[in-house]
Amino acid sequence: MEKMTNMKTENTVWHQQQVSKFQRAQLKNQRPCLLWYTGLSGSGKSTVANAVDALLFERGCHSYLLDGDNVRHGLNGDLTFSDEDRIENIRRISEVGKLFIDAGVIVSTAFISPFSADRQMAKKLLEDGEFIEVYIDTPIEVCEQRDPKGLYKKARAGEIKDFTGIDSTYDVPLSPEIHIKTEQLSVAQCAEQIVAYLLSHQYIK
Ligand SMILES: Nc1ncnc2c1ncn2[C@@H]1O[C@H](COP(=O)(O)OS(=O)(=O)O)[C@@H](OP(=O)(O)O)[C@H]1O
Ligand SMILES: Nc1ncnc2c1ncn2[C@@H]1O[C@H](COP(=O)(O)OP(=O)(O)O)[C@@H](O)[C@H]1O
Repeated sequence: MEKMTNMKTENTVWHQQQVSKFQRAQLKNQRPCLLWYTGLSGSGKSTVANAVDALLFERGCHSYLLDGDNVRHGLNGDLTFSDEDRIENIRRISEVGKLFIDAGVIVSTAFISPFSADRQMAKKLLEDGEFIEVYIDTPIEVCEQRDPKGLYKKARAGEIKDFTGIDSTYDVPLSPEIHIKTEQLSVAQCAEQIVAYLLSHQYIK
């Protein structure tokens, strides 16, 4: 894969842009970062990420949310839920996230991102402090009870194969920057915990 990428890029040259990431961030009065939400289907990634995005918008921050389901309808519409395609899904999202950071934006990604190696790869693409792993920690029993899209029911009935937590792996984050236990908190409390982190670490003012 790496060899192929090198072959494809060997005749291209990286252009240094005149306006720097730092200048773009300064204009927006914020420190760009990537809030990387990870968790099981139904854990609350989209719900919490949306609530945080709304709070940031209200505060006048420039933020954007890349949501799993939506991105899989467009950019990643060619990918399945095999391990190989999930890895490619996360690789593309990581690269898109990096572009948003270069534009000075606080970007959020809400993908299951089940493999810790891929989350590490996303972190390595960025500079120190730019990657913030947000573990949306909800036990599978609770996700299954919520089942907002009826997918667990289908997976248990064998209608969906390779479903995360059932017959496909989820690597629990071992040292996330932010750990949210949705069972014990309201959506608003979860969102406030994340905004508080951004404030205390001076990503926003
Ligand atoms: N087999 C299988 N396993 C898990 N999820 C499935 C599957 N098939 C479809 N879906 C729906 O796709 C959403 C997950 O897509 P992601 O791009 O976040 O997945 S991954 O990061 O590539 O693992 C996921 O959305 P969320 O519920 O928001 O997590 C599901 O709605
Ligand atoms: N504290 C909470 N945080 C997030 N979601 C919650 C919480 N409590 C209940 N929920 C519900 O759980 C479901 C989570 O669904 P969703 O956000 O689509 O999860 P995911 O994006 O991880 O698949 C929603 O129906 C939401 O209303």
